Amino acid sequence: MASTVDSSVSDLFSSAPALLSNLGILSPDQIELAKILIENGQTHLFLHWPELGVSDKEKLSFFEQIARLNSSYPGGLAAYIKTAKELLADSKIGKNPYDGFSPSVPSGENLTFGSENFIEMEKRGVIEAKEAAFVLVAGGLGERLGYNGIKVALPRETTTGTCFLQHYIESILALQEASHKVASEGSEGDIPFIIMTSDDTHSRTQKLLESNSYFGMKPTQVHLLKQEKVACLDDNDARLALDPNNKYKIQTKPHGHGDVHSLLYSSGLLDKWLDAGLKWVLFFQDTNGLLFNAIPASLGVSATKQYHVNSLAVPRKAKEAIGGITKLTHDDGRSMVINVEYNQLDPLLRASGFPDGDVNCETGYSPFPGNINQLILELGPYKEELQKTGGAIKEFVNPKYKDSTKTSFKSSTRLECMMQDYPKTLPPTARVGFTVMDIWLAYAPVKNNPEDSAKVPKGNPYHSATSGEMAIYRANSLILQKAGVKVGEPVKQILNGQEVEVWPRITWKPKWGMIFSDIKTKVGGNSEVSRRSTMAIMGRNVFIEDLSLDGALIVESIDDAEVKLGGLVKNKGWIMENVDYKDTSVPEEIRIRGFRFNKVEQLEKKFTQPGHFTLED
Ligand SMILES: O=c1ccn([C@@H]2O[C@H](COP(=O)(O)OP(=O)(O)O[C@H]3OC[C@@H](O)[C@H](O)[C@H]3O)[C@@H](O)[C@H]2O)c(=O)[nH]1
Ligand SMILES: [Mg+2]
Repeated sequence: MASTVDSSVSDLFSSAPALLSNLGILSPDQIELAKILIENGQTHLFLHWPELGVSDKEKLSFFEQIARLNSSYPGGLAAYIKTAKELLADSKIGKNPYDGFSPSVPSGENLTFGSENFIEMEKRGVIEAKEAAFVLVAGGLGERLGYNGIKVALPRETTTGTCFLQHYIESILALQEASHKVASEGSEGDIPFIIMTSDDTHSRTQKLLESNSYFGMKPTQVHLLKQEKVACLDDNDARLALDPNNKYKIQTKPHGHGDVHSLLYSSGLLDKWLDAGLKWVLFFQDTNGLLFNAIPASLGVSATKQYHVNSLAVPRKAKEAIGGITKLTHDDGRSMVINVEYNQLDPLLRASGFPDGDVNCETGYSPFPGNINQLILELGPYKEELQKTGGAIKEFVNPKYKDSTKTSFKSSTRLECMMQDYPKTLPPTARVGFTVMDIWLAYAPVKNNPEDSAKVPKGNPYHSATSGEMAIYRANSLILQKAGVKVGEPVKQILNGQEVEVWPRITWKPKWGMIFSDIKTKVGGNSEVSRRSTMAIMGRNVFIEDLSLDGALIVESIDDAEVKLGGLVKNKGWIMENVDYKDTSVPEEIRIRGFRFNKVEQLEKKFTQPGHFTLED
C-alpha cells in the first residue's frame, strides 16, 4: 500500500504505522485530513486501528466526522488545535486573561420605565424596527434547568400556555406591524427572524415551528442556522478526545453562543439584509419572557446614540450568575467596555485592587451592571468587522483539573466562545455602549432547576420557571398600574421552596400593547383588578374601561372587533394550587413551576365577528 503514497507522506505517517497501513481505503481528501491530524500531534487517534480490511466502515466514518469538524471551524482543525494548545498553556500557568487591564465601573444610558425619555425612546425604537433583524440563540441544552424538551417550547406563562417561541414571534410581528404603520412611505418588508440551533435543539425547534404554522410568521421570514459542536480535548497537548463508547469517533461538545457570528457571516444573510436596507441586528437568548418590554426603548437608544454595539443590562446582585459590564483600561491606555463573565468577575476584581471581589455596594447591588445578553448591533459596521475576522470570536478554555499539578483533566474539555465577546476585536473608534433598565421590566430568565433555585441566597434572583412566570404577572401588573389601573397588591408565597411575590395573573398578546404609550390608549376610566384575579387579553382592539375585575376574565378577539371591557366581573376565578417539583404525576413543564391553576370559574369571551362589543354581548 505504502508504495502508492509518496515518500514525504510515508515519512510523516511513520509515527502512525496503523494509519499508514490503512491508506489504501482513504481518498486523497481524507489523506490530506490525516496529514493535518498527524502534523498537529494527533497520532494517538490511530494507535488502535486494526489492519486494512477490519472495521473499514468505521474508519471511513471517522474521517467523515473529521471532515465536518475541519470545515465548520474557521481555519479548520489545525487552527483549533493550535489555539487550544495556547489557551491550555495559559490556563496551566494561571495566566489572567485580563492581564494588564484594570476594571472600573462604566457609565451607560439609564432608562426608567414610563419616564418621558423612555416613552420617546420607545417611539423611536418602533420607527427603527422595520430595519431590524432578530437573532435568537437557542442551541443550548439548558443543563442547569434540566428540562427534557427544548427551552423555547416551555410556556412563558401558564395562564394562556403561550410558549416562549410563540411569544417571541408574536412580539416581532407586532413590532413589524407597528413600525410599518408609522413609516412615512414604502418599506413594507418583513423583519427577518433567525434562530441558531444545535444538534441538541434543531429538529425539535423545526418541528415546533412547522406544527404551529410558524406561529403566524411567513416560513420564508424564519431561518434556522445550526451550529456544530467542536472536538473535545484530553490533555494540555490538545490531544483530541475519543468518544468513550466509540473509538472511531471524536467526542464533541458545544462551542458556545459565540458561534452565532460566524454562522451569520457565512450564511450570506448579512449582505442580503444590507441590500434590503436593514440597519440593526438584535440578538437575544432563549427564555427571557420580559425581553420584549425592553426592546423598543433600547433600539431607540441605539439609534439616538448611534451605537455600533448596545448591550442591555439590569442592576446586578453580587455573585449572581450574570456577567458584569465592565470598563477595562489597559496599562498602555486602550480601554473597552465589555462583559466580564460571572465566573471571572470575582477573580478579576480581587487581582486588581478590589480585595473583597464581587460584592454589593451601598445600593445593595454590584456596581457593575448585569449583562442580560441582549445585543443590538448596527449592521453596517458589524458586517465590516466580520469581514476582517470571518466571524471568529475570542475563545477561552475552562478545564477542570484533577489536581494542582494541572496535568490532567477530570473530563475532556473544549474551546468555547460567547456572543457578547464580539466587541473585543473592535477598533477604539467603535461606539460601544450599554443601556440599563429596571429588572422587573426587562429580565427574568428561566435557567435553574427547582432544587438549585431554592438554594439561591436570599435576595438574589432565582432565575427559575417559578420566578420567570411570576415576573411576567408582576411586570404586567406594574405596567397597568402605571397606566392608571388599580391593581391588587401582591402576596408572598413559597413555591418549590422559593419565596415569590404573586401578583394578579395579568397577561396580554404583544399586539395589544408593545409600548407604554399604546397601552395607555387601551386603558381608561376607573378600573381595578383584585389580587386574586386572572386576566388574559388575546386581541388587538380591546379597551379596559371602568372595569372592576374580581375573578377570571379571558378575552379573545379578531382585529376587526372592538371590545370594551367594563362593568363588574366577579366569579370564583382560577385558584393557584401548590405542586411539588418531585411529583411526576404532573407534567414536567408545570411541576417545575411549583403551582398549577385550578380553573374553577371564569368569564370567557370570544369575539369572532367585526363590530363593537362589550362584555354583555
Ligand atoms: O453552544 C451554545 C450555548 C448556549 N446557547 C444559547 O445561549 C443562551 C445562553 O446560554 P446560557 O443560558 O447557558 O448562558 P449563561 O446563563 O451561562 O450566561 C449567559 O446569560 C447571562 C449573561 O449574563 C451571560 O453573560 C451570558 O453568557 C441560551 O439561549 C442558549 O440556548 C447556544 O445557542 N449555543
Ligand atoms: Mg451556560
